[in-house]
Amino acid sequence: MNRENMMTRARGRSSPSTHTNSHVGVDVSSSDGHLDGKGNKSRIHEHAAGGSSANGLSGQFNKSVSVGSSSVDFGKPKPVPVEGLNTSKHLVGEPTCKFTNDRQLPTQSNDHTENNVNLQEPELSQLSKVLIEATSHERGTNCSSEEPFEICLKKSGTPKLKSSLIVLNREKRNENKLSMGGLAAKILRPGMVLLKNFISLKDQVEIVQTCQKLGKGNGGFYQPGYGDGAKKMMCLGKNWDPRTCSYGERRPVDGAEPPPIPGEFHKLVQKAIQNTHAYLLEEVGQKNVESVLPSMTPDICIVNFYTSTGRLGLHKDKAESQHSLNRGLPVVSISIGDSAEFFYCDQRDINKAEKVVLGSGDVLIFGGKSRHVYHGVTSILTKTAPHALLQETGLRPGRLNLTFRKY
Ligand SMILES: O=C(O)CCC(=O)C(=O)O
Ligand SMILES: [Fe+2]
Repeated sequence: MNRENMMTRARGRSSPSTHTNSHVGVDVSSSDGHLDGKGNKSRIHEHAAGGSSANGLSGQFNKSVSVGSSSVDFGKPKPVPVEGLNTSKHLVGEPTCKFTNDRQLPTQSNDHTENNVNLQEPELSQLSKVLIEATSHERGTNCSSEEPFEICLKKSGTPKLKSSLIVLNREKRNENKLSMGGLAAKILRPGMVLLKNFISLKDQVEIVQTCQKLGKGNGGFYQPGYGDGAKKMMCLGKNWDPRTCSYGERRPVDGAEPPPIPGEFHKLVQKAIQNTHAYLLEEVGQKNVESVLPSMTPDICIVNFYTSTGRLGLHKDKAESQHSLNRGLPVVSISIGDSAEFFYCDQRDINKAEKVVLGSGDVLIFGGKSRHVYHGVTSILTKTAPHALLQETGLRPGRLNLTFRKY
């Protein structure tokens, strides 16, 4: 295939059939926290469309490319120097969320009725006000008085040998695939690239184990103050406060300092960006890879664990520094466990959004022209996690997502 063809294919958008014709459903029974126009919090229930398909990527992968193994050596978390962080501006000067309502999700109903209500901001603000009453008793709830949340269920004494062999075999197959050019990358839109199956099973196991360990320690997983427990969160490097939509050195809920980002996570992020650059340069023929997708050394990682009912409303990630946002430094997102239906769009309108299914081991990178894209998770596809991962780690049903950014 000549380069021109490859570029055309790589840039090709999904077919019209991948656009969602979804409905909006909102009720008071769930899950994500939001701020209304006055900085008050509410929650919006987000239903997944019953008709959505779980077919994986909405289009074909355009090009496979050999980029080397993504295997890294996991060891103790290492502190990483933080450059240029100025959180005082956020902590003191900006007490309310800058992207008010950004995480409120106009999304889909799980029935097929035609009450298609495309909620826009005024309606959402009204709704938020109503919902504040319903949720105010939950605000500020955290896990400080509870048992730490563990993403792995206790193992029931399953013989280790069997699952280890499966992991090793899969690992070997992965390595073979990679050396044969089996890594699939797809440009979803300019500056947004999906690396399918990028994280080897061995590394997925180690990421889960690292998150399990960090998650039950100081600064570990907690229930972010709202909702029904469908999503747990912890931060690494810096704290992200969902109530103020800003970063800080400690989390207000219990004063805990987030653990540093482990060195092995850094290596994976670096490798993902390098491989994306190699793909853009060598396979797509884009010479100016740094301007399409700038390099990024993260100082923040937000780790979300979604249970089977977990959702994340359409929002933009825009609490990072102006410098970071203006330069289009990418967000690097790693998915592990059950797959998720992930939507992205230019306007906060689910009807105009495109969908991609993010599976275990996938890495999604969005920076450059896509840094300000709206995105969200409408549903978790249950029982889709790799069997060997579950056997090896005891990961709960659900999805682990790590998003890396540079403040
Ligand atoms: O779970 C995901 O895939 C997206 C997470 C996300 O958008 C965020 O943490 O800001
Ligand atoms: Fe996000």
